[in-house]
Amino acid sequence: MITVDRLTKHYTVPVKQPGLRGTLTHLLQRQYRTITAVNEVSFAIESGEIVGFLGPNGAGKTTALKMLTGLIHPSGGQVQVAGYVPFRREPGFLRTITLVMGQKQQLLWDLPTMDSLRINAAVYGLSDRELRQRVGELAEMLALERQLSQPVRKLSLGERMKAELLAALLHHPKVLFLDEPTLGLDVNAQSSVRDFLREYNQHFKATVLLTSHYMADITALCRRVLMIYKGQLIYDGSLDALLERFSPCREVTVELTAGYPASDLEPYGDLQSVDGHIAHFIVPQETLTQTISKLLANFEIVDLTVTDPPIEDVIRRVFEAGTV
Ligand SMILES: Nc1ncnc2c1ncn2[C@@H]1O[C@H](COP(=O)(O)OP(=O)(O)OP(=O)(O)O)[C@@H](O)[C@H]1O
Repeated sequence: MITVDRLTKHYTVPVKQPGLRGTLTHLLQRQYRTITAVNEVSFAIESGEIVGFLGPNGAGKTTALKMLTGLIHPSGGQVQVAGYVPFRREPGFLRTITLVMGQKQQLLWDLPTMDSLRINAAVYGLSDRELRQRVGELAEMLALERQLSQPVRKLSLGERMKAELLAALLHHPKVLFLDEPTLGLDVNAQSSVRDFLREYNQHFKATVLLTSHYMADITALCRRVLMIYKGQLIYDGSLDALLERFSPCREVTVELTAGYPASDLEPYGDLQSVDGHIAHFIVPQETLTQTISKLLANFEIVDLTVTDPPIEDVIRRVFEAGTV
């Protein structure tokens, strides 16, 4: 559904030295520098996949999404979406895709959502019957029926994002490009947007490329992730494999029947804390089974849990390394 081959985007930006002298020099003799925002990125996405697009701020995600949706022209490489070349912006292409940006809105602020939906229906040539049927279906999936007659400015942030999604999906696009669709939402609203996206993907067999700084969005929706760093694709594969590779340790928490001095527990792993009968260890993945067996053999244990380090920590570690 999406094929990207050595996609590249250079931006040329003027360089100006500070101060009056810099301004005068800049007026007389402009200097420019080139920023390579996306550098020879290649990947392919199958129909119906939901793929997470990860990268630190400024990595090139939005630039890549803009090229995939035809908003900007690539400086090099090829891109095809559903058989279309995006920058030609053909009507068939525009009917196939949608782009949702969490920080931008398309709904008209003072009008009821329903009025903006009527405008979108006219743009996409939907009949009244299609409009009613699609709005009914999507509003039910989003639990947004009551809010459609309210002016957009009166909606909560979560309701507004849902209304934005409804407007963006009214033409039943097959390919969704979502740039931070849960930005600024509270955890409940984030989770209902995620549930909706999952349902839409299953119901319409849609292909989704999603950027989000909230790892909960990525873990809930994406089995596969692309990771971009300084414009280059540094990972394309399963999220689980990435986490496995970058989280070689587990946190082990044991509840013992009695309190023990730290010196008795230290030989079993990197002892983080002892709080009454509860001890926390960090244990390397490769010695996990061995450590657990030894703890069970040498102590009377009420409870034992093994947890992964928080996913945000793992992803931060990958970004810091800049390579996978
Ligand atoms: N129109 C532009 N002109 C010049 N430079 C730009 C332009 N748009 C983006 N850039 C630069 O290109 C690089 C990539 O930016 P981009 O917005 O694609 O990153 P991003 O991964 O989406 O970041 P974020 O997570 O912060 O949204 C950055 O260095 C940015 O400053």
